[in-house]
Amino acid sequence: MAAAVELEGVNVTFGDFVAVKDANLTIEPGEFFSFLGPSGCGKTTLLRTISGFIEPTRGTVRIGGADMKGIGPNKRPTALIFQNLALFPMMTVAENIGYGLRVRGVPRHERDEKVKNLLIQVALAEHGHKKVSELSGGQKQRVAIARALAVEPSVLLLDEPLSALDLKLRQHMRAELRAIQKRVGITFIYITHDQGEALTMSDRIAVMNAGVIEQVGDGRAVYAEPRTPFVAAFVGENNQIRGRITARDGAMATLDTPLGTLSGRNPVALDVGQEALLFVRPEAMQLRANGTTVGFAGETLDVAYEGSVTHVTLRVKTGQKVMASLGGNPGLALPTPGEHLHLGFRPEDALLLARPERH
Ligand SMILES: Nc1ncnc2c1ncn2[C@@H]1O[C@H](COP(=O)(O)OP(=O)(O)OP(=O)(O)O)[C@@H](O)[C@H]1O
Repeated sequence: MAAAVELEGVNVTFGDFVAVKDANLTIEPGEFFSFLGPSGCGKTTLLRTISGFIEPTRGTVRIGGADMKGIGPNKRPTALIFQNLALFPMMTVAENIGYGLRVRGVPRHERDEKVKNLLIQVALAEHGHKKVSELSGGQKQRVAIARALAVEPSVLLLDEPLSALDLKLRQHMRAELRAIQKRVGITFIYITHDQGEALTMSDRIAVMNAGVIEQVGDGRAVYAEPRTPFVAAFVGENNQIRGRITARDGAMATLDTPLGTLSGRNPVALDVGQEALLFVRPEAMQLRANGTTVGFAGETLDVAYEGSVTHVTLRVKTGQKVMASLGGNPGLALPTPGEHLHLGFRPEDALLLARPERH
């Protein structure tokens, strides 16, 4: 089967400004694929390029194997759901869902049948007669999805569709969106700046920074095996410590830092003498007494007890803050602010990456 979407050397520039740089990517049929990155990194531009609202300055977009050059948005097998949903408030739910079919001249009985099925798929079977203005935020989301699905796109593009919802509903809708996608089986391409959203819903994620796709992988790969400092810092919390590589030993390396000698995994094969960043997640930190081999000391600034986990902020001698999320060992004596504390980590839980020049 042809890939759902292929990007080959896609560049989008606005005047001198490069909004998307050399995007190369294959999205498989039936995948839930997310673009994750901070505001302004080019996510929306890329989505609009796939849907046909923007022509790439250079490169090729293929959908279902076919080159989309010169093919307008309404001729592509895609549907786009915007942040604001753009539903018709005075129409009923059923009329909203059937709108695209009516415009295309689909006969009434066929339309009604289709709308009925879609209402079931998005769990709104009892709500077809209601006005959109009578629905909750989550229900409106589902109407927008059903309306987009009505015209049978092979790819559904979603531009931060949950960002207007409150936190609780947003979390609930993550599971719902994922379930709807699995049920209908078509490719979803989702853009978000919220890493929790991307991690919980996606089969794979492309992490973007300043127009560049820095890494593509499943949630675990981008969280546990980041390949660039940007990905390590953007996806989840991470402590980062600068230094210079002093020794290599197999998959590991040792770093000379202002906080002493620290070790970590060396997946990108940094060499002795190279400037590097050591990344260690707060949850990989332990109280030094636990037999860890590397670590540092500092003054406890803040202790936030959450039951299953306690978040500790330490100020180390360089003035840098280091975060530790200590596991909920019931016997754990909690540090107190002002206390001098030793924290450590297992070198296998830390990651060394090349320090970018602008760092
Ligand atoms: N039509 C345009 N003309 C000029 N610059 C543009 C245009 N559209 C987007 N840009 C610029 O391209 C960059 C990427 O914008 P884009 O909307 O793709 O970012 P984004 O990652 O979707 O951000 P957000 O999450 O804030 O929507 C931004 O710096 C933006 O100012």
